[in-house]
Amino acid sequence: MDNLLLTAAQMRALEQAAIDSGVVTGLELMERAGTGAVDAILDEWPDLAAAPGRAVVLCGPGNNGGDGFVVARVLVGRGWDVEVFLYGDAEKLPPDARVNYERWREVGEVQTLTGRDMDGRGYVPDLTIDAIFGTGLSRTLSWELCDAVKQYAWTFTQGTRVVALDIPSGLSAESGRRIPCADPPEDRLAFPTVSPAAALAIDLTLAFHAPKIGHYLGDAPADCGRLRVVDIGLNGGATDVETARLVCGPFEGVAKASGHKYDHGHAIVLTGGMGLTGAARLAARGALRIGAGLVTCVAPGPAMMECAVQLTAVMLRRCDDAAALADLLEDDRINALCLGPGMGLSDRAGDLIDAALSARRHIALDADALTILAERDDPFAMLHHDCVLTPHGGEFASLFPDIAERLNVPAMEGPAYSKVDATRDAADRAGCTVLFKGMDTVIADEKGNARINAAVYDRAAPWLATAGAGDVLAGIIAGLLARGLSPLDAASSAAWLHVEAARAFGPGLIAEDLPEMLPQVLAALER
Ligand SMILES: NC(=O)C1=CN([C@@H]2O[C@H](COP(=O)(O)OP(=O)(O)OC[C@H]3O[C@@H](n4cnc5c(N)ncnc54)[C@H](O)[C@@H]3O)[C@@H](O)[C@H]2O)[C@@H](O)CC1
Ligand SMILES: [K+]
Repeated sequence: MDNLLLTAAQMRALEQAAIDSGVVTGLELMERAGTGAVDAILDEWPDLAAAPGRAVVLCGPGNNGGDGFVVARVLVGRGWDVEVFLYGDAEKLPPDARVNYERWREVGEVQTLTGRDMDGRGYVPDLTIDAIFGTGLSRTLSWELCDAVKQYAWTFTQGTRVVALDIPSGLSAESGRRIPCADPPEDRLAFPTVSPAAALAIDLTLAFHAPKIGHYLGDAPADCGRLRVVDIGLNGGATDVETARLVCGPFEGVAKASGHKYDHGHAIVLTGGMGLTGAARLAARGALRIGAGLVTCVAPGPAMMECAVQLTAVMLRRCDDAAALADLLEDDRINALCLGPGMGLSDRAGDLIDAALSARRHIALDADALTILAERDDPFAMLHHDCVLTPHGGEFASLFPDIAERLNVPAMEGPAYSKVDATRDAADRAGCTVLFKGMDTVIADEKGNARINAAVYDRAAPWLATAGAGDVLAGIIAGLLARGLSPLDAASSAAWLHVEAARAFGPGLIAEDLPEMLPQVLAALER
């Protein structure tokens, strides 16, 4: 249950393949993009469809600008007043954009997009179209452009609808992050530069053919407004190399479970010491609610009573040290473990991790387990294909400092290094599945598969930022591992279910609520 996301290069290859096959020309695709965009805009805002208004179209030097010229012409055809501004040299427009520039010139003027020209319009447009850059943005933005767009935005976009064609100008279609603007000249140092993607306060982004990876990562969800896909009649999304998929539901068999409890595995969750068992108990509850047949909290002696008074359906076993854990794991019906939540950073915890990893079961490693690993000379020496690491940003940076650093450097040129790239590189190094948390959670395995579970746009779940939510996620992963899902499917499904549980509960959510919402989320999947 997932959708293919494209990189800019894959989108170009798809277009080129369609053009080369002779079924469509680039000009036809551009016409479909522009007319499709106008249809989507008027569908989005019926008041704009009811009475033609005034629009400003900001065009750039590539084919995204070409789409802008089509939109301008189509709007005029529908009775709108339209002003067009161009950033760049009309003589240097690529061929299809140039044709549409000429067609527009038969209808109206093209003004230069500079700060000075943006003053004194004398009216506020009903609609602003951002067609400056699409998937071809490839280097730092000039200060002049950023300044012109900022001045325009501050003066004219208050209270008007702003629509980005394909992707907000200034965002990388790969990383979803804002490409930096050049520094201002000496005499303008007091005026901060702002990315056009942010300055324009975009209400609606119209992605052509398919969403790009960058639409779901980094700054994009904040900068895109709403995201809609405009069909331009290209068939399918097949590409030679799959880069990432969007998780749109849990994977095969998560909702439907039948058979004996022992058919659904036995997950164990290791607790911390006395006073530190809450996180593990939350994880255990998540594992049980997602359908592991049996779930046992495994606690050291002093923490037994604390766990006993809190647990009912979740079972409890005493385990004081690594030797005891190794004994426990002689039972091969125990097929999944959750390690880390509330576990502490003691030597004992480190020994337990080693015992668990040596036993070669499916293991979700979270929180303290990740911190312990990160402090080792070779954090990944004992990891294997059946492990899932669930770092948040800080834990990721401790485990993979060089990858995190590369991710944090803003892209100055070429395709940006994205969170998908970073997670895939991390999974390759760790030799197992890595779930890199965030609103744009990325899950990758050591074979190079990558998925994004995005809690953004109409799946936003801000309440999920609550203490203990991550512990429940680790538990859900362990529960799905116990049920026999692959590490990649277990982590992806858990991330999706976790967000759905939060959305089903809504404001006021605390971590305890997450496992209790799972039955409702699962029941909805059966319908
Ligand atoms: N190729 C096609 O047939 C179609 C393309 N489409 C549109 O075309 C877009 C991609 O077109 P392009 O590949 O021409 O890319 P863009 O339109 O995004 O821009 C590329 C141009 O901008 C320049 N550029 C890149 N970064 C710059 C910077 N920082 N400062 C100044 N100039 C910079 C490049 O040198 C190039 O001239 C898509 O996003 C989509 O909107 C759609 O019309 C559908 C059909
Ligand atoms: K754009």
